[in-house]
Amino acid sequence: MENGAAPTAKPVIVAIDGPSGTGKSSTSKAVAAQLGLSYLDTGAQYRAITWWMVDNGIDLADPVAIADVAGKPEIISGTDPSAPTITVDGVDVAGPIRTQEVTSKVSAVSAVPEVRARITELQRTLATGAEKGIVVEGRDIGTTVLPDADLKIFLTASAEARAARRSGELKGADVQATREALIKRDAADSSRKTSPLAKAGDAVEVDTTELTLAQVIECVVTLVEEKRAGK
Ligand SMILES: Nc1ncnc2c1ncn2[C@@H]1O[C@H](COP(=O)(O)OP(=O)(O)OP(=O)(O)O)[C@@H](O)[C@H]1O
Ligand SMILES: Nc1ccn([C@@H]2O[C@H](COP(=O)(O)O)[C@@H](O)[C@H]2O)c(=O)n1
Repeated sequence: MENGAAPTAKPVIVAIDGPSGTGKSSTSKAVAAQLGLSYLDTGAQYRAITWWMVDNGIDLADPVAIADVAGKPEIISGTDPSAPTITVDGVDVAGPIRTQEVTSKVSAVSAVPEVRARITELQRTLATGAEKGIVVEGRDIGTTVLPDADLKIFLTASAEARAARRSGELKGADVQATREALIKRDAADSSRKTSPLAKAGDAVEVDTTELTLAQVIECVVTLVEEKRAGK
Protein backbone atom coordinates (compact mmCIF):
# COMPACT_ATOMS: atom_id res chain seq x y z
CA MET A 1 0.00 0.00 0.00
CA GLU A 2 1.33 3.45 -0.91
CA ASN A 3 0.37 5.08 2.44
CA GLY A 4 1.14 1.98 4.52
CA ALA A 5 -2.54 1.45 5.44
CA ALA A 6 -3.88 -2.11 5.48
CA PRO A 7 -6.06 -2.88 2.44
CA THR A 8 -9.77 -2.74 3.29
CA ALA A 9 -11.84 -5.67 2.05
CA LYS A 10 -14.65 -4.76 -0.34
CA PRO A 11 -18.05 -5.32 1.34
CA VAL A 12 -19.35 -8.77 0.46
CA ILE A 13 -23.04 -9.48 -0.08
CA VAL A 14 -24.20 -13.03 0.55
CA ALA A 15 -27.76 -14.17 -0.30
CA ILE A 16 -29.04 -17.33 1.40
CA ASP A 17 -32.43 -18.65 0.29
CA GLY A 18 -34.36 -21.85 0.71
CA PRO A 19 -37.54 -23.45 2.05
CA SER A 20 -38.61 -23.37 5.72
CA GLY A 21 -36.44 -25.15 8.24
CA THR A 22 -33.44 -25.73 5.98
CA GLY A 23 -31.18 -23.84 8.40
CA LYS A 24 -31.07 -20.40 6.75
CA SER A 25 -31.25 -18.35 9.98
CA SER A 26 -28.88 -20.49 12.05
CA THR A 27 -26.35 -20.68 9.21
CA SER A 28 -26.57 -17.02 8.17
CA LYS A 29 -26.21 -15.71 11.72
CA ALA A 30 -23.16 -17.87 12.42
CA VAL A 31 -21.48 -17.11 9.08
CA ALA A 32 -22.03 -13.37 9.54
CA ALA A 33 -20.69 -13.48 13.12
CA GLN A 34 -17.63 -15.49 12.08
CA LEU A 35 -16.79 -13.15 9.17
CA GLY A 36 -17.65 -9.86 10.90
CA LEU A 37 -20.59 -9.14 8.57
CA SER A 38 -24.08 -7.78 9.23
CA TYR A 39 -27.05 -10.17 9.17
CA LEU A 40 -30.61 -9.66 7.94
CA ASP A 41 -33.50 -12.07 8.61
CA THR A 42 -36.03 -11.04 5.93
CA GLY A 43 -38.59 -13.59 7.15
CA ALA A 44 -38.72 -11.64 10.42
CA GLN A 45 -39.70 -8.53 8.45
CA TYR A 46 -42.60 -10.34 6.74
CA ARG A 47 -43.60 -11.78 10.09
CA ALA A 48 -43.47 -8.30 11.64
CA ILE A 49 -45.80 -6.75 9.07
CA THR A 50 -48.13 -9.76 9.46
CA TRP A 51 -48.12 -9.30 13.24
CA TRP A 52 -49.07 -5.63 12.76
CA MET A 53 -51.94 -6.56 10.39
CA VAL A 54 -53.30 -9.12 12.88
CA ASP A 55 -52.95 -6.62 15.75
CA ASN A 56 -54.84 -4.00 13.74
CA GLY A 57 -57.66 -6.34 12.68
CA ILE A 58 -56.91 -6.23 8.95
CA ASP A 59 -58.84 -8.84 6.95
CA LEU A 60 -56.05 -11.13 5.73
CA ALA A 61 -58.37 -12.88 3.29
CA ASP A 62 -58.55 -9.58 1.38
CA PRO A 63 -55.35 -8.69 -0.57
CA VAL A 64 -56.71 -5.19 -1.31
CA ALA A 65 -57.16 -4.48 2.42
CA ILE A 66 -53.58 -5.68 3.01
CA ALA A 67 -52.22 -3.59 0.14
CA ASP A 68 -54.02 -0.45 1.39
CA VAL A 69 -52.14 -0.46 4.70
CA ALA A 70 -48.83 -2.01 3.60
CA GLY A 71 -47.01 1.33 3.95
CA LYS A 72 -48.26 2.13 7.45
CA PRO A 73 -46.13 0.24 10.00
CA GLU A 74 -42.54 1.32 10.56
CA ILE A 75 -40.40 -1.81 10.61
CA ILE A 76 -36.81 -1.59 11.85
CA SER A 77 -34.35 -4.49 11.74
CA GLY A 78 -31.14 -4.52 13.79
CA THR A 79 -28.45 -6.34 11.83
CA ASP A 80 -25.91 -7.38 14.50
CA PRO A 81 -25.70 -11.19 14.09
CA SER A 82 -25.05 -11.69 17.80
CA ALA A 83 -28.23 -9.78 18.75
CA PRO A 84 -30.60 -9.28 15.80
CA THR A 85 -33.63 -7.14 16.62
CA ILE A 86 -36.98 -6.32 15.02
CA THR A 87 -39.41 -3.57 16.00
CA VAL A 88 -42.74 -2.37 14.63
CA ASP A 89 -43.59 1.26 15.42
CA GLY A 90 -41.00 1.10 18.19
CA VAL A 91 -42.38 -2.10 19.78
CA ASP A 92 -40.03 -5.10 20.14
CA VAL A 93 -41.87 -7.91 18.35
CA ALA A 94 -39.12 -10.56 18.31
CA GLY A 95 -41.29 -12.88 20.44
CA PRO A 96 -44.81 -12.21 19.06
CA ILE A 97 -43.75 -12.76 15.42
CA ARG A 98 -42.89 -16.41 16.18
CA THR A 99 -46.40 -17.43 17.30
CA GLN A 100 -48.32 -20.15 15.46
CA GLU A 101 -50.91 -17.53 14.45
CA VAL A 102 -48.35 -15.35 12.66
CA THR A 103 -46.63 -18.41 11.11
CA SER A 104 -49.91 -19.64 9.65
CA LYS A 105 -50.83 -16.20 8.23
CA VAL A 106 -47.53 -14.83 6.96
CA SER A 107 -47.72 -16.41 3.48
CA ALA A 108 -51.02 -14.63 2.73
CA VAL A 109 -49.47 -11.27 3.63
CA SER A 110 -46.10 -11.85 1.92
CA ALA A 111 -47.86 -12.72 -1.35
CA VAL A 112 -49.26 -9.20 -1.72
CA PRO A 113 -47.13 -7.19 -4.22
CA GLU A 114 -47.43 -3.90 -2.26
CA VAL A 115 -46.09 -5.65 0.86
CA ARG A 116 -43.17 -7.11 -1.09
CA ALA A 117 -42.31 -3.76 -2.70
CA ARG A 118 -42.22 -2.10 0.72
CA ILE A 119 -40.14 -4.79 2.41
CA THR A 120 -37.79 -5.21 -0.56
CA GLU A 121 -36.94 -1.51 -0.39
CA LEU A 122 -36.04 -1.83 3.31
CA GLN A 123 -33.87 -4.87 2.54
CA ARG A 124 -31.95 -3.14 -0.26
CA THR A 125 -31.32 -0.06 1.91
CA LEU A 126 -29.90 -2.22 4.71
CA ALA A 127 -27.78 -4.30 2.33
CA THR A 128 -26.22 -1.34 0.55
CA GLY A 129 -25.54 0.42 3.88
CA ALA A 130 -23.68 -2.51 5.46
CA GLU A 131 -20.09 -1.28 5.74
CA LYS A 132 -18.33 -4.63 5.82
CA GLY A 133 -20.98 -6.58 3.97
CA ILE A 134 -24.03 -8.59 4.94
CA VAL A 135 -25.59 -12.03 4.91
CA VAL A 136 -29.25 -11.71 3.90
CA GLU A 137 -31.51 -14.75 4.21
CA GLY A 138 -34.98 -15.36 2.84
CA ARG A 139 -36.86 -16.76 -0.14
CA ASP A 140 -36.21 -14.31 -3.01
CA ILE A 141 -32.93 -12.65 -2.09
CA GLY A 142 -30.84 -14.14 -4.89
CA THR A 143 -33.59 -13.88 -7.50
CA THR A 144 -35.13 -10.48 -6.78
CA VAL A 145 -33.87 -8.48 -3.82
CA LEU A 146 -30.11 -8.66 -4.47
CA PRO A 147 -29.64 -10.21 -7.93
CA ASP A 148 -26.03 -8.90 -8.01
CA ALA A 149 -25.05 -10.54 -4.69
CA ASP A 150 -21.43 -11.72 -4.62
CA LEU A 151 -22.47 -15.20 -3.52
CA LYS A 152 -25.84 -16.94 -3.63
CA ILE A 153 -26.59 -20.09 -1.66
CA PHE A 154 -29.78 -22.16 -1.85
CA LEU A 155 -30.20 -24.45 1.16
CA THR A 156 -32.40 -27.54 0.92
CA ALA A 157 -33.21 -30.52 3.17
CA SER A 158 -35.77 -33.31 3.09
CA ALA A 159 -39.20 -32.50 4.56
CA GLU A 160 -38.56 -35.22 7.17
CA ALA A 161 -35.29 -33.66 8.35
CA ARG A 162 -36.82 -30.18 8.46
CA ALA A 163 -39.87 -31.37 10.41
CA ALA A 164 -37.69 -33.25 12.89
CA ARG A 165 -35.54 -30.13 13.44
CA ARG A 166 -38.56 -27.89 13.94
CA SER A 167 -40.33 -30.37 16.25
CA GLY A 168 -37.22 -30.54 18.40
CA GLU A 169 -37.22 -26.75 18.56
CA LEU A 170 -40.93 -26.66 19.50
CA LYS A 171 -40.28 -29.12 22.35
CA GLY A 172 -41.84 -32.29 21.01
CA ALA A 173 -44.50 -30.88 18.65
CA ASP A 174 -46.05 -33.59 16.47
CA VAL A 175 -43.57 -34.30 13.64
CA GLN A 176 -46.25 -35.24 11.09
CA ALA A 177 -48.28 -32.07 11.72
CA THR A 178 -45.11 -29.97 11.59
CA ARG A 179 -44.10 -31.63 8.30
CA GLU A 180 -47.51 -30.87 6.76
CA ALA A 181 -47.42 -27.25 7.93
CA LEU A 182 -43.92 -26.75 6.45
CA ILE A 183 -44.97 -28.27 3.12
CA LYS A 184 -48.10 -26.10 3.01
CA ARG A 185 -46.17 -22.89 3.69
CA ASP A 186 -43.48 -23.75 1.12
CA ALA A 187 -46.17 -24.48 -1.49
CA ALA A 188 -47.82 -21.11 -0.87
CA ASP A 189 -44.46 -19.29 -0.95
CA SER A 190 -43.36 -21.10 -4.14
CA SER A 191 -46.59 -20.57 -6.05
CA ARG A 192 -47.27 -16.88 -5.46
CA LYS A 193 -47.03 -14.67 -8.56
CA THR A 194 -44.71 -12.00 -7.16
CA SER A 195 -41.19 -13.05 -6.30
CA PRO A 196 -41.82 -16.66 -5.27
CA LEU A 197 -39.45 -18.87 -3.30
CA ALA A 198 -36.97 -20.00 -5.96
CA LYS A 199 -33.33 -20.88 -6.51
CA ALA A 200 -31.44 -18.30 -8.55
CA GLY A 201 -29.79 -19.75 -11.65
CA ASP A 202 -26.33 -18.84 -10.31
CA ALA A 203 -26.91 -20.04 -6.71
CA VAL A 204 -24.88 -22.86 -5.15
CA GLU A 205 -27.27 -25.50 -3.83
CA VAL A 206 -26.35 -27.12 -0.50
CA ASP A 207 -28.44 -30.11 0.63
CA THR A 208 -28.23 -30.03 4.45
CA THR A 209 -30.21 -33.24 5.11
CA GLU A 210 -27.17 -35.26 6.14
CA LEU A 211 -25.03 -32.36 7.38
CA THR A 212 -24.68 -31.01 10.90
CA LEU A 213 -25.23 -27.28 11.38
CA ALA A 214 -21.48 -26.88 11.99
CA GLN A 215 -20.74 -28.54 8.63
CA VAL A 216 -23.16 -26.26 6.80
CA ILE A 217 -21.62 -23.17 8.43
CA GLU A 218 -18.12 -24.33 7.49
CA CYS A 219 -19.19 -24.98 3.91
CA VAL A 220 -20.71 -21.49 3.52
CA VAL A 221 -17.74 -19.74 5.22
CA THR A 222 -15.41 -21.53 2.78
CA LEU A 223 -17.53 -20.45 -0.19
CA VAL A 224 -17.47 -16.80 0.99
CA GLU A 225 -13.70 -16.90 1.55
CA GLU A 226 -13.13 -18.42 -1.88
CA LYS A 227 -15.28 -15.71 -3.44
CA ARG A 228 -13.33 -13.00 -1.61
CA ALA A 229 -10.06 -14.53 -2.78
CA GLY A 230 -11.38 -14.34 -6.34
CA LYS A 231 -11.43 -18.11 -6.87
N1 LIG B 1 -27.85 -28.96 9.51
C1 LIG B 1 -28.64 -28.99 10.58
N2 LIG B 1 -28.73 -30.09 11.33
C2 LIG B 1 -29.56 -30.16 12.40
N3 LIG B 1 -30.33 -29.14 12.82
C3 LIG B 1 -30.27 -28.00 12.12
C4 LIG B 1 -29.44 -27.87 10.97
N4 LIG B 1 -29.62 -26.62 10.47
C5 LIG B 1 -30.51 -26.01 11.27
N5 LIG B 1 -30.91 -26.84 12.26
C6 LIG B 1 -31.92 -26.57 13.29
O1 LIG B 1 -33.17 -26.57 12.60
C7 LIG B 1 -34.04 -25.58 13.12
C8 LIG B 1 -34.47 -24.66 11.98
O2 LIG B 1 -33.33 -23.92 11.55
P1 LIG B 1 -33.45 -22.42 11.06
O3 LIG B 1 -34.42 -21.64 11.90
O4 LIG B 1 -32.08 -21.89 10.92
O5 LIG B 1 -34.11 -22.67 9.62
P2 LIG B 1 -34.70 -21.63 8.59
O6 LIG B 1 -34.39 -22.14 7.23
O7 LIG B 1 -34.23 -20.27 8.91
O8 LIG B 1 -36.25 -21.76 8.88
P3 LIG B 1 -37.44 -20.74 8.54
O9 LIG B 1 -37.35 -20.41 7.12
O10 LIG B 1 -38.67 -21.50 8.86
O11 LIG B 1 -37.23 -19.54 9.43
C9 LIG B 1 -33.26 -24.89 14.23
O12 LIG B 1 -33.63 -25.48 15.46
C10 LIG B 1 -31.81 -25.19 13.91
O13 LIG B 1 -30.98 -25.22 15.07
N1 LIG C 1 -37.46 -13.23 1.43
C1 LIG C 1 -38.57 -13.70 2.05
C2 LIG C 1 -38.53 -14.15 3.37
C3 LIG C 1 -39.68 -14.59 3.95
N2 LIG C 1 -40.84 -14.56 3.25
C4 LIG C 1 -42.13 -14.90 3.87
O1 LIG C 1 -42.02 -14.86 5.28
C5 LIG C 1 -42.39 -16.11 5.84
C6 LIG C 1 -41.65 -16.34 7.12
O2 LIG C 1 -40.29 -16.60 6.85
P1 LIG C 1 -39.36 -17.37 7.90
O3 LIG C 1 -38.04 -17.47 7.21
O4 LIG C 1 -39.31 -16.53 9.13
O5 LIG C 1 -39.99 -18.68 8.19
C7 LIG C 1 -42.19 -17.12 4.72
O6 LIG C 1 -43.01 -18.26 4.86
C8 LIG C 1 -42.61 -16.28 3.51
O7 LIG C 1 -44.01 -16.24 3.37
C9 LIG C 1 -40.85 -14.14 1.96
O8 LIG C 1 -41.91 -14.14 1.30
N3 LIG C 1 -39.71 -13.70 1.37
